[in-house]
Amino acid sequence: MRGRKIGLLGGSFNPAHDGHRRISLAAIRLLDLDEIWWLVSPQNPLKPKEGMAEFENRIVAARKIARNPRIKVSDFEARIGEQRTARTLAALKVTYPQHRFVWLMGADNLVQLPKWQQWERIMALVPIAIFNRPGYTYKALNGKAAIKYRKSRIIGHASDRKRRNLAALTPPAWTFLPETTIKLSSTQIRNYRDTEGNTCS
Ligand SMILES: Nc1ncnc2c1ncn2[C@@H]1O[C@H](COP(=O)(O)OP(=O)(O)OP(=O)(O)O)[C@@H](O)[C@H]1O
Ligand SMILES: O=C(O)c1ccc[n+]([C@@H]2O[C@H](COP(=O)([O-])O)[C@@H](O)[C@H]2O)c1
Repeated sequence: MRGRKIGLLGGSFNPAHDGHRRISLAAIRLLDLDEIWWLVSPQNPLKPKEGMAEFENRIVAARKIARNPRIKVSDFEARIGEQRTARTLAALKVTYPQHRFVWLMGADNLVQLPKWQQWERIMALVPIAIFNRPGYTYKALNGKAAIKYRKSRIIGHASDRKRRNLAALTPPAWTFLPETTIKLSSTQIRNYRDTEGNTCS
């Protein structure tokens, strides 16, 4: 199989929303990626189980939102029985040695990253792109992860070849993408459904 450049958007997708779709399309454009895989997490170890919709329902809803042949919704973590990103990434690299992966996440998760299991191993496994997210920009760019890895940050505009070619760089390498500012979140949708009296699944 031909090697491709793939952006990995890991998430709870509880539920998926148009923000996920918009950042995915932005990543394809800005980082010259071939595909985005939405890695639906069986259960984020740092989030409460209560209020987490059934895995299968989150997958089905994510497929409806993705609506693009270059965005693939994946149950890889459920299939290998994994919830920890470091181990998922290691498994993906072994399973698909022909592909180049970039880990994608919002600025809120860069703030949280030092709480993840083996977070420095994650930095060493794949290049990472961080999406701007309203309310988190300052905290993310001045947080523990950003400071510790400041020398590995690729700073550049959309036209910058090094940033565009992030997938080909040897990690640790990360960049911040200020191009999107999207207020949508799953929390908002869950809150709206609750006030409307609908169920969350
Ligand atoms: N509007 C957004 N802008 C930038 N990144 C986003 C946005 N929405 C989600 N993401 C990122 O997409 C990934 C998956 O997000 P997730 O499924 O947790 O959705 P969420 O909206 O952050 O959910 P919740 O509100 O329940 O925390 C995370 O890395 C998250 O930071
Ligand atoms: O590996 C960890 O310890 C870890 C801790 C918290 C979150 N993650 C991953 O971070 C991704 C984003 O999660 P979420 O819930 O913010 O969408 C998702 O793939 C989770 O599995 C991973």
